[in-house]
Amino acid sequence: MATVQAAPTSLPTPIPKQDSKELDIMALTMAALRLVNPWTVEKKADKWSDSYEPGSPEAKDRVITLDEVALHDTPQDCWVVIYDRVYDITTFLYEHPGGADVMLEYAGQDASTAFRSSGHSRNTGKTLDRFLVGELPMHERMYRRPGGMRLSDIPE
Ligand code: HEM
Repeated sequence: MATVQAAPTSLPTPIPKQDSKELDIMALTMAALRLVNPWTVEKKADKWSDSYEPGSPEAKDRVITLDEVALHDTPQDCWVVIYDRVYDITTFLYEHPGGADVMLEYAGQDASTAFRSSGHSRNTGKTLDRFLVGELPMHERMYRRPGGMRLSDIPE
């Protein structure tokens, strides 16, 4: 004999249908938010500045923080700071007459004192020019700022 099942007492509430006008407004709002999203803006700026060729005139005007330098600390991507200037020495590592290891020790860090105390000639600074990618912001500089440390203050 067939049994008659009682109808459920509460039916699931149907999802309200959004009219297309409401959807349009939502899409427009999302597009506008994407435009002003600070993350998107920063990413674009990074990509743009990373495309600078080391040693190019544009690279010379770029301001780079110590935090950003610290991100480039591997043999495949090696930046160092020397006298407040930032150098990408990745391509020079294995050409360095003093060896790659001594430079890698300072990857992502300030190498001014190591550079100074290893008896580099004055011309070495010129050789470094082609690896220049920027310089530190004024508040992070040690040497090239008003009242900063003079090279003659650094012990040999
Ligand atoms: C990260 C820091 C350093 C950088 C960026 C650096 C960069 C340079 C550059 C650009 C040259 C000149 C190459 C040329 O003009 O042909 C050079 C040469 C040389 N470097 Fe370094 N160097 C660093 C650290 C050191 C250290 C720590 C030592 C030794 C312990 C060292 C030993 C030498 C020697 C022996 C030469 C050849 C002589 C000379 O050109 O002055 N370097 N280095």
